[in-house]
Amino acid sequence: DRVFGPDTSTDEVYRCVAQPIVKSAMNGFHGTVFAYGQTASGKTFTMMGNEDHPGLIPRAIQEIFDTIENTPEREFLIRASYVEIYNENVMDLLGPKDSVKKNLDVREDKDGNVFVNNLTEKICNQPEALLSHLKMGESNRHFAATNMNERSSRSHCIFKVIIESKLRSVELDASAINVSHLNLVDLAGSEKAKHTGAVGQRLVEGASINKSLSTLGQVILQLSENAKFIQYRDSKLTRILQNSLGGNSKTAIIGNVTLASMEETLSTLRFATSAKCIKNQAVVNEVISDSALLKRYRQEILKLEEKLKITNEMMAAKEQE
Ligand SMILES: Nc1ncnc2c1ncn2[C@@H]1O[C@H](COP(=O)(O)OP(=O)(O)OP(=O)(O)O)[C@@H](O)[C@H]1O
Repeated sequence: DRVFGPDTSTDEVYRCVAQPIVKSAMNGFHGTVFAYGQTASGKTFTMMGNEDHPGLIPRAIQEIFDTIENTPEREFLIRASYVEIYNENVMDLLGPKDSVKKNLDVREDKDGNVFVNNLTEKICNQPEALLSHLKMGESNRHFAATNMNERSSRSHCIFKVIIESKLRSVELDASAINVSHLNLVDLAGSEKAKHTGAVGQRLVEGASINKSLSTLGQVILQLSENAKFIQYRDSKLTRILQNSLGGNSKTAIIGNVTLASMEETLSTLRFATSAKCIKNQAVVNEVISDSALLKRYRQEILKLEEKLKITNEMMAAKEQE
């Protein structure tokens, strides 16, 4: 919808692209922001940034907790997961460091929601906690060298924040809980293998990366043409992002381009042009069942309070004897 020049600050990109989606996610809409482009075009710089220039993800994290502070009438529960898709394997970046869970299954629940099975989710009540999980996940990521970018990331990463909230004034059983997912995605470089001089293991990685990315390209094209069949199931990336791409989600795609290759720039712009034609149908996601964690936690607290009451009564009776 718009072009950002070389002098644009990440802050401006955040305010134009990501902030409206983060704000909507705090109000119950699913949201997704992802960066697409060739290696060394600035995807990681845009999404993660560095100490001096925080990227969209750390800014979104800050916004989430600022919103919580400024919305005293609602109770929030925030949790996060972080997966890496590497050679079509889905890995859990937030599990214990010495035993990173690999090859996780992607499944669908009875309501048609796609999820990664057995994935670690961390509950966070401060921005620092969420940021430290992000950093921990980052240190588990695969980085390898190619000719185009020494610290080139060869994998797709999805940092997901799940936001649950309810009005404090309404009894838990009577009120619906908003449950929204905010996906912040850093894709692997979209360049073709011939440019990177990839051989051996690097070439295998290239093939897998390109499988996910070429499926992503196909899916975007099919959605933009209102095709009857969309091939989400052909790659892990499109399967996990199914809802974000053609469903109930507010989604922004950032196409990063560089002067390094006219051909790749053109291909990124074609991808973005198709993506612009897609119309998603986003709605507020209210849950009244027990699937919301807030509800299960509240029930747990009630049970524990009841147990504590009984124990206290028993102790008081003993003291009287
Ligand atoms: N807007 C920017 N301002 C300053 N430096 C930038 C900017 N964008 C990218 N860079 C720098 O350019 C280099 C490549 O960027 P980055 O690693 O973000 O690319 P990438 O698209 O994520 O690459 P890959 O696909 O290999 O992960 C990095 O050293 C990064 O710090």
